[in-house]
Amino acid sequence: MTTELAAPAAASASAASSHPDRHASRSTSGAAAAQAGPYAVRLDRVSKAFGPPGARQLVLDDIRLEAAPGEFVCLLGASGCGKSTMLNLVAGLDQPSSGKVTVPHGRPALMFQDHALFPWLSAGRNVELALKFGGVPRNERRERAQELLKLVRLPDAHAKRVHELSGGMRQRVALARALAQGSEVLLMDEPFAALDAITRDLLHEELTRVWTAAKESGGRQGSGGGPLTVLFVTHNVREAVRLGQRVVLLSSRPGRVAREWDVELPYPRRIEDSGVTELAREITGHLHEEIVRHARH
Ligand SMILES: Nc1ncnc2c1ncn2[C@@H]1O[C@H](COP(=O)(O)OP(=O)(O)OP(=O)(O)O)[C@@H](O)[C@H]1O
Repeated sequence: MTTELAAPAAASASAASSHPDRHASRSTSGAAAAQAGPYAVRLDRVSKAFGPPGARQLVLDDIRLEAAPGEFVCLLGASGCGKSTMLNLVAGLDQPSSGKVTVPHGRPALMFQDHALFPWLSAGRNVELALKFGGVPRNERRERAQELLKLVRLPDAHAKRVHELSGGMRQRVALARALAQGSEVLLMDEPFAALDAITRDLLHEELTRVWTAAKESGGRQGSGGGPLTVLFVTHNVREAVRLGQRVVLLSSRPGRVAREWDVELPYPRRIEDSGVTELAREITGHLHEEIVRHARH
């Protein structure tokens, strides 16, 4: 990934304050303010089109977005608006048609709705494999894997096979494996969408705890690097408000940054908190507008 600086990006990357009542919402269409300072991810005027010449489909158009180191950003949008395409570009799995994606501190880790664990390996071995690819010496891998499994509250799962684990436990192992990659950026594409509401709620708590712990310890547990920046894609507005310091709403056809909100609610948050409910209602209104607009096209 390039480390070069291009023209200033538009989206802001602000840290959440602890004020519970105010959420700065801003429309980001047009030329928004340039963001100074370091970033963990930057999309600068990124567009992506698919299809053969003459039948090109513009999926993402002029995306300008930055995430600050250690920031938790949630991406929301109607189905098919290009959220996964955007994550793929940040992951380096695909290239933009124009514009530039910059991730200064190396390749991000990925986590999907499907845990994608290797079923023939134990939970611990799945994590160890990621450590191996990350260059961790063989004699350190078992202990590091055990630390990471403890971090996701699965201290006794090392020898367990994937089929012995519940859906929530599998996603915890998948999170441990993603963290094992030692990346400073974690890309999450609807990682909890297939879970029941109670398990999802628990996983929200775990993810917030892991992310906060990485911030407070000055680096990611199990890796010793910088703070963990999270880009989290979801359809679920409450999930986005519960987790994110910032919620970014994408429009559809083509996907553009339509609006964003700084979520100024203190952590830890609960899904039923009145502040979460209130902001989720506001964002849902805007999401519905986007869905209606999308349906008209
Ligand atoms: N490799 C590809 N080739 C052609 N079209 C693609 C490709 N990848 C994505 N698309 C198209 O780009 C559009 C956006 O897809 P994408 O999966 O990014 O949306 P999304 O917002 O993540 O959707 P969902 O929320 O339903 O998962 C869709 O119309 C999809 O068909």
